[in-house]
Amino acid sequence: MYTSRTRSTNQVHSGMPVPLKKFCNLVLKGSKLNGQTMNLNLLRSSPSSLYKSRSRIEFSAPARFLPPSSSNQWRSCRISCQKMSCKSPAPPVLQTVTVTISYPELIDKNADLSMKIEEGFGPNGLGILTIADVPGFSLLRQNLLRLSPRLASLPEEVKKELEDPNSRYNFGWSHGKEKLESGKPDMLKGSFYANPILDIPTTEAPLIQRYPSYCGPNIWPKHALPELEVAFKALGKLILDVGSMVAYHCDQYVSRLMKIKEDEGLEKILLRSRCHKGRLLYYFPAEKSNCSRDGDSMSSWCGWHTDHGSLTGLTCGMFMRDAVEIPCPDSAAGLYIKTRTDQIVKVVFGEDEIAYQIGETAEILSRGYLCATPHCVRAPKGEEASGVERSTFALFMQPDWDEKLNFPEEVHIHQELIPSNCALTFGEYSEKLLDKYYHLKN
Ligand SMILES: O=C(O)CCC(=O)C(=O)O
Ligand SMILES: [Fe+2]
Repeated sequence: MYTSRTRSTNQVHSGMPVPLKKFCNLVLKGSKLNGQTMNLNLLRSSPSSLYKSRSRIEFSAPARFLPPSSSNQWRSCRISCQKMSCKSPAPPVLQTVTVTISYPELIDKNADLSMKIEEGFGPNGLGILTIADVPGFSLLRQNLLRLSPRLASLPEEVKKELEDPNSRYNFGWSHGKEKLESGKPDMLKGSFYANPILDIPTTEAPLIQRYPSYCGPNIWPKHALPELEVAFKALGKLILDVGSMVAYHCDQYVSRLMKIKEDEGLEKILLRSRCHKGRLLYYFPAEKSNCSRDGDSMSSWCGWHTDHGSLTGLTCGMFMRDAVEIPCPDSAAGLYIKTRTDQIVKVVFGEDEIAYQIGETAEILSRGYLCATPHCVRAPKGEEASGVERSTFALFMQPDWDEKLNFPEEVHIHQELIPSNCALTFGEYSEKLLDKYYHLKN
């Protein structure tokens, strides 16, 4: 499917025009469905115009949930200025330590983690939080990420066998199918998509035809790289299990601020979904480094976007040269997010932590109490960056194609597509985005 992101983007999906508008001084917002980027017109010209609910929430939330003083303190003590190495004029960038919850705290259903969920995902939050000390995670991350350069260097004819144009490359191998903002194919990274939970989400032919990007079967390199399937499923399942517990605490936080009907919380929606999609990413080595890459230099490896699903689990990227792990030679390279106060922040988290970000669907369903996170990836620069590659894994946790999404009276994401107070399934909602932005309906 398309894992969505509303992208600002220096990328668009194959063949699509790229409406570029400035998001404040830098960010164009894009949308990504199942990890594939799609260009949308959704832009935050000002935080209050599009995201009306954010300011409304700030005023309507009970005092104990108003973070400003604590959040501001939190920000000022944890965010420090970082000098960027690029010579071209770059916006000020902050480096921060993300909000972290330890695994024992997370699995305690009686623990009150509302403040941390709010600091991470709320209207004044950073947009990301991490879970530390997850048993077994570090090894599963290493096992999978180390396979990424091996997959990317398989012979072209083998990778071709792993492609699935019918799903718009949302299963199996995808390289050069999305476009950069210049209109050129995005050759900077290759992706491998699969549903880590269900190899065959359904056998109903009409459904497979209607939602090929969700309902199709997985495509594994059974002969060329048999370890991939095992490693991908193991990591994907773990990130889903931990993410479900994050979703439980998100529900606890949101339910203090608005009524959530039985069975309509994020946790239950995600637990019954057949639509989760994992994406193993391989960023090809940066070329001799300069600042003249496609798009702005901040998003030189992956354009600005918000993910389209509900909750995205992310591993810390692994940098390698010739498939051997190395420390990244450019500390400015990696994941960036744009905060609610329009600051661009370099996200730093440990190899042994799982990061979670909010996607658009969670923002819509929680009426903005959970806020989607604009993010991008910056390539390393400088002489030493030559030959440096990056691998990472994202799990897009999304509602089932059949899941009814009750949209609020006032929709602030994709509002041009969503009639107010309507009830669409996630599959229908995704289709609307595809129809509008890809013009591919036949
Ligand atoms: O490479 C990363 O760290 C993030 C990738 C990402 O944002 C995505 O696939 O949607
Ligand atoms: Fe993303």
